[in-house]
Amino acid sequence: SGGREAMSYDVVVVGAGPAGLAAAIRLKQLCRDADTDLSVCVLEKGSEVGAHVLSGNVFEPRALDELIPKWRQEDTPIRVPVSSDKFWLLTKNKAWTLPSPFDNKGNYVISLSQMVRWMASKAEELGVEVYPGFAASEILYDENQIVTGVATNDVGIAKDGSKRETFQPGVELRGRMTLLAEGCRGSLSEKIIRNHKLRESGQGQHQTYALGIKEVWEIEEGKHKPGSVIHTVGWPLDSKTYGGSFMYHLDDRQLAIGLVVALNYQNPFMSPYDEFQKFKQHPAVRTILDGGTVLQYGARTLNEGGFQSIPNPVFPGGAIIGCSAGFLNVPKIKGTHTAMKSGMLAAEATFKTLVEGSSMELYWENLKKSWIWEELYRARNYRPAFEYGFIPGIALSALERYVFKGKSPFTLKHGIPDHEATDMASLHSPIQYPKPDGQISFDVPTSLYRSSTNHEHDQPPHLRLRDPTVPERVNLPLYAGPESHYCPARVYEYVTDEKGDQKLHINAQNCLHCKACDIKDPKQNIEWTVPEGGGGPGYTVM
Ligand SMILES: Cc1cc2nc3c(=O)[nH]c(=O)nc-3n(C[C@H](O)[C@H](O)[C@H](O)COP(=O)(O)OP(=O)(O)OC[C@H]3O[C@@H](n4cnc5c(N)ncnc54)[C@H](O)[C@@H]3O)c2cc1C
Ligand code: SF4
Repeated sequence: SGGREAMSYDVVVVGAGPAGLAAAIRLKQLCRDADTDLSVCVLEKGSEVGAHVLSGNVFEPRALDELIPKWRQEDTPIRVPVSSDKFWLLTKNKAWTLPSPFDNKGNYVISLSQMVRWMASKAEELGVEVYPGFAASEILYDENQIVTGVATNDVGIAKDGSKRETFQPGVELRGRMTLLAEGCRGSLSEKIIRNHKLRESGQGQHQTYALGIKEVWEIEEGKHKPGSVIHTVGWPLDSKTYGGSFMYHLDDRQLAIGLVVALNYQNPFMSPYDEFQKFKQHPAVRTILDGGTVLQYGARTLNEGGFQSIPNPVFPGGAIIGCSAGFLNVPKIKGTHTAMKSGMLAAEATFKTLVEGSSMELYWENLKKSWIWEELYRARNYRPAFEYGFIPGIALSALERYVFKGKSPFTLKHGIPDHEATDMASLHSPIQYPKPDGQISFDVPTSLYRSSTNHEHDQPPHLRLRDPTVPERVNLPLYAGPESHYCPARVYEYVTDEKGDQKLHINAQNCLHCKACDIKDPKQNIEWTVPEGGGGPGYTVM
């Protein structure tokens, strides 16, 4: 394979998120207990662990209690217990308090980006090799089509394909077992799911998604209430669009604020970024932010498919863990605890397979017996109920919660896949979003600066068009170029060329790795692939 250097491990983990790190830690614990050893490495495409991790985050410690029972006695970034839980229905100028459907007693407000850094240090203490700046771009197979690891792409290739001075060939990381922990819409995971037909052999339905846009603010002392949790629904989203906001108070006067918009929205003119800017101008929200400053900006997709969309997570040579498989609990808006637990279950099966000659089917079997399965089963009808609109959705989900308690005799199906849900532009009119005021709402360049996103400019494009004529032939004339509206980094821009024709220009170096384009493009014409390792956002408090 092109004279690439190869390194061999017992277990190769792709992605240093909560799933990948929990798996690595659990593996080393099992080795320690059995007085044996397995070599484990974790690859991370971010320049540092946590640099690409963006979440809410209200953390449910159930999985961590199982993984590191004494974590409360350590110095961890999990230090702000939830102190209050509010739920608002927003209309344009008012906030109506509703009973909170959440039960966050015993949970914590954290920065997940910081938590994974701590987890990585725990993993390293146990002997795990963690490699930030390594982006896995290729799956390695043996002659029997069994996965034998991954490879990183060559670094230092120019846009035109020639080698730059900085050229370095990719590296092969061979593993007796490969665990894919790439998070929501993993680029290698999606390939594996397709090639091995893992959706068909799992729960059967397609995955559905939402896009979360987030900022961390430093707000005025008097307005800051550590542990305070607020969720909102309603304005500014239209009643056909599923979504809502979150405001979580951390410590040090920090406030995590974000808007989550389901990607099966219909209006191609909709811009989740601008909806978020609008949301912050709501009188009830603005008063919290006034006088504060933004520390960081970012965006990331999350799964909403839940139980119906769980794929068979086992393939020959490895398994998929965390949000790459999709274990997020939608009514809780939490996927960290389930991502960790799935990593732990896969680690236990990996250990049994490599040391005792068992098989990875054990992971799939134990997953079905675990609390992840039970949680997601109970929650299964919540999100699809909103296919019938906001009010029926609220009614049905309340019925599920208070009457059936997850035991209803039916399982609702998801609607059409997100990319098919986009309407033709002719059915809608363009949306005029208010101009940012530079105090509460900001333009994209200002926000991008706060995401610290950066890519080597001279490299082959990591956003690939399967058919380069589709943007000008289909996306622009029929759908008003939705990628120029939904991308939270304005990577996609239609610009007029010398001939007066509108052409798609891709500013790939601004990409936030949110994966929305890979999901929402109407013709699924955009493929998100990993750029050179280390490129992308530089989150520290997300
Ligand atoms: C806006 C928002 C709010 C949320 N709020 C909450 C909440 O309040 N509570 C909660 O519990 N959950 C919440 N979640 C969900 C939670 O963030 C996820 O469930 C969780 O992060 C999933 O963990 P993971 O390890 O599977 O993936 P991730 O956390 O996404 O980590 C994946 C890692 O793999 C790396 N990676 C990906 N591909 C490659 C590759 N090919 N090569 C090398 N590295 C790679 C990524 O850079 C990343 O570091 C929220 C999510 C979002 C987007
Ligand atoms: S280019 Fe795609 S992955 Fe990158 S920020 Fe835009 S929508 Fe997200």
